[in-house]
Amino acid sequence: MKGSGKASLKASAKAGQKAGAKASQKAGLKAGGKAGAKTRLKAGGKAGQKAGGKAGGKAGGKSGGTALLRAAFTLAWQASRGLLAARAGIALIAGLAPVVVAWLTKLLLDQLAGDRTDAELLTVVVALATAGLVGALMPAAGQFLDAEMSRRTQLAGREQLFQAIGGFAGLGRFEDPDFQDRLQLAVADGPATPAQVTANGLAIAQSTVTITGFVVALAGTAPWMALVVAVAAVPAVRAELILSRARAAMMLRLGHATRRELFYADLVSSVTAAKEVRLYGLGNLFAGRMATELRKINRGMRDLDLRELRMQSLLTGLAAAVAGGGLVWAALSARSGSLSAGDIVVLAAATGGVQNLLGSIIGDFARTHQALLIFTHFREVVAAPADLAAPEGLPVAAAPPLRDGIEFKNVWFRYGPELPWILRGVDLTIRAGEATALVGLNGAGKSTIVKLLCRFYDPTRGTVLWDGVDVRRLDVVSLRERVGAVFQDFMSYDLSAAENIGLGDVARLDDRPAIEATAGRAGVDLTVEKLPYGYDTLLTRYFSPDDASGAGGVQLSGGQWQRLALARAFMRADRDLLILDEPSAGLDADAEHEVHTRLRELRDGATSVLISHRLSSVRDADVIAVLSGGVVTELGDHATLLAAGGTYATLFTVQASGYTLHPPTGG
Ligand SMILES: Nc1ncnc2c1ncn2[C@@H]1O[C@H](COP(=O)(O)OP(=O)(O)OP(=O)(O)O)[C@@H](O)[C@H]1O
Repeated sequence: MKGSGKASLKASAKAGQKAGAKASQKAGLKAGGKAGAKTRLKAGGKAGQKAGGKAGGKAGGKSGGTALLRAAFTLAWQASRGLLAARAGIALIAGLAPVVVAWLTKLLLDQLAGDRTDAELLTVVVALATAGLVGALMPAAGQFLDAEMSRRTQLAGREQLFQAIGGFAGLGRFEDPDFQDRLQLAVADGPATPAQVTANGLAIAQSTVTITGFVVALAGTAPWMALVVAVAAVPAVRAELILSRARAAMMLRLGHATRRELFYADLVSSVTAAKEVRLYGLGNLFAGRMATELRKINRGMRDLDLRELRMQSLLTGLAAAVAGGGLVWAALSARSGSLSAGDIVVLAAATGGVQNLLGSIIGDFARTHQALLIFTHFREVVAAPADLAAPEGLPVAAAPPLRDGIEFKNVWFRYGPELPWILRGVDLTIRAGEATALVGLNGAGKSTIVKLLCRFYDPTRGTVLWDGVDVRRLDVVSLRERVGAVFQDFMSYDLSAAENIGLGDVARLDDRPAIEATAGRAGVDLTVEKLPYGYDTLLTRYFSPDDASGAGGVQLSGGQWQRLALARAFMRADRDLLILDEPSAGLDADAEHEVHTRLRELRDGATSVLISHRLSSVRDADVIAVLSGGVVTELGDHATLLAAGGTYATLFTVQASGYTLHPPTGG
């Protein structure tokens, strides 16, 4: 299928005919729609700090740190066992090489000073050249293995992470700014961290091997020098650990600003926002806000860099004093004849080498620590508990076919403890085999009821019963298998037309006859057939097709996208519950009429929930429920509600009279 592989990998999506922003993972831009923009812009700076503090503390803890280290190594080991073993061998050889070179150099100098045979000299020279060659080859080989290990570990890490994210059954976590900060860090840098930790760990091991070799060599020549070098390292290690902790905490604190910066950058450059940004002249405003966030980030990083510079200067001074002192002593000793030329070579190599290696060990420690802090987020996302758990660990069963109906029993709901109640005790039965319509003003909570039906959230209080069984006791995947839906903020996938329809039933993604039949039912078949490549036409200008045809994708109109979304839902027309949340909002009058006629046929005998502000399209529903103030205020069929003369009757009359009156607004 043309372009499908590439596009599906990108999993890019944009909102339906609404001006929803492109679903950019980075910037936190979500499929447009009602709550999307609000949720993302709401996020406050506090959250980032909280997340930063929490994570910083955790990775800093000893037992937590060990567990994290183990987890990172385990992931790297599982992803690339053979490579890791080979890399450890290289680290050992590369660690020993400088010591062997220094020792052979000393031997050569001492032999030159003495009277050795040419053969003896040649042996040492060959050994020295070989050690030098091996030592020179190891870094390149190590680098190659590190890169390959990193690729494999990142792949394994990404698979683990995205499997975990895909396993979050509800929407709540995606709307929690704290969790978003964590998630963005985990997605951006998390999968790379196990390989970084492992590579740094091996680098530390390699340096330790070299230092041990040099300290042994130093201990033979100048034991007190070995001691001074070791003691001089203590403040350096301590300082670097403090710095790395500060660096990681700063990254977390700035995580929120970084997300906002990317958000504005994406708004300015995204094709979806391009129309409004240009028409309203928002480019400079958003670019300015982006720059403000970037300045904030830069200030934080600059402070940290300055602090680092001060500490590094002090430490370098200390290291130079130790190395310089050692050499002065060595020169004086050589003059007095207590050290040979070879001894001085070993001493110079050892003091310089140990100081350098301590520097790199400290750097590797700092990088490991920083990588572990990011890895904390990766782990917390991967190990996050199930978000829609059954009450008190009660057993969960597969959702059975719907026989009687779905009942909302005194359902209260709000999107967060700090947010207002949306539903305040909804009692409603959606009877099997009937069409139930939800009617109410903007913000009345109709889509919220739909989200509870799909179990994207659990009620804050009360229960939703599926044939008398609390939905929280039904396996959420099996429950959703029984539901087909068109959402108000439906998706338009940057994929082919066939895939845009087939995604409604992944098992039939390649079932072209079924897809074509479904397109016919949604009245979008003629539109698709007229496209340059029919059902294989890529519906985007965002990607180019994978093949060499050079054919660009096409963009559909809002109404055409909506019909395609309907077709996607119709792929599941045989399911137990069909939800249609404003299925015809973007259609012209003819199309709307046609779609509703088809929907009527489709709904006939099926269980459906229909939301529409066009009351003429819900009048033939078996039951119409009017939502107001978070409760169902009117319930009955069209004739009953009209006769009752309540809100429904008023709204219907207003619409029927061609909008000659202004209906009340609210929400
Ligand atoms: N994810 C969310 N987080 C926080 N508040 C939300 C979220 N989604 C919806 N809301 C709020 O819940 C209320 C009900 O929204 P809902 O979408 O259910 O209304 P609706 O009746 O479908 O409205 P409309 O007719 O405009 O589609 C609104 O005040 C809305 O701001």
